Amino acid sequence: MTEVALQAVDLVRRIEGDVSHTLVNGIDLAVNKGEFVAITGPSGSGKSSLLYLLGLLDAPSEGEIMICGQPTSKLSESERADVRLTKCGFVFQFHFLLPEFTSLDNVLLPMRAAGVMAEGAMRERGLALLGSLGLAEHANKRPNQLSGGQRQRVAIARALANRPEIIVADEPTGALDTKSTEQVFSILRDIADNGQTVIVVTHDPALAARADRRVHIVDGKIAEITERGGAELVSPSIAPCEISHA
Ligand SMILES: Nc1ncnc2c1ncn2[C@@H]1O[C@H](COP(=O)(O)OP(=O)(O)OP(=O)(O)O)[C@@H](O)[C@H]1O
Repeated sequence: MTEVALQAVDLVRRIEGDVSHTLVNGIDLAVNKGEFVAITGPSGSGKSSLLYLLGLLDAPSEGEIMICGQPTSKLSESERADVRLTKCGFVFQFHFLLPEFTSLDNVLLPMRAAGVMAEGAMRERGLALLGSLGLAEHANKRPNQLSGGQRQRVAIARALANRPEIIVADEPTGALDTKSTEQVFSILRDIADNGQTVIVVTHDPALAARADRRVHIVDGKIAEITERGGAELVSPSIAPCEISHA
């Protein structure tokens, strides 16, 4: 049975000021467990704003986001932070690794924050994650001793640390060379193929083409949803999966 990992219902994000601005304007989207979704669209169309809502980094003005069936709109800030820490992993264009920490210590940070594993088990998992991303020999190096692609892979290992249901990535290959871009593509594809859910904002058509679905945003709304292989879905706002309200 298909399981929904994340569901957005009529999401709106408005910025109020002298002039009010609607960044996200009524988005409905359900993303299945293990699905790889690419969010595309012109610059300024609201892709990052949508992604931040989906990853609970920002709160919607209207609408609901359910993570693994759990509604999030009425959670307190600390409850939201807890869901973020345990259910979501983040990768950005810039790696945001702590410069004074080694790769391993950076990967251990989310596990330490969650506080559910013993030190030895955390280190074992951190080393295994780094090893799985081809970074075994770089575990004790600091970010300034690594290439851009290696730093981004450490950031991906950190995002995976707490076995999150959903990986949210904003232009993860935007600052990388072709070879590192290819590695990061493959890693994200593998993550989804192994059952975690991946949602990526990208301007890169090659990355979007490797996603299971491409959600094209224009003016804060879904303009088109395309399945891998090119078939455009009939309705832009309905995902082919069951909706869970558990
Ligand atoms: N906090 C804010 N206050 C006012 N306007 C904002 C704010 N955040 C974003 N915007 C505006 O909202 C629109 C959508 O921004 P967003 O970053 O989501 O677009 P994007 O599609 O990710 O763009 P890009 O591809 O260039 O990164 C843009 O016009 C942006 O300038």
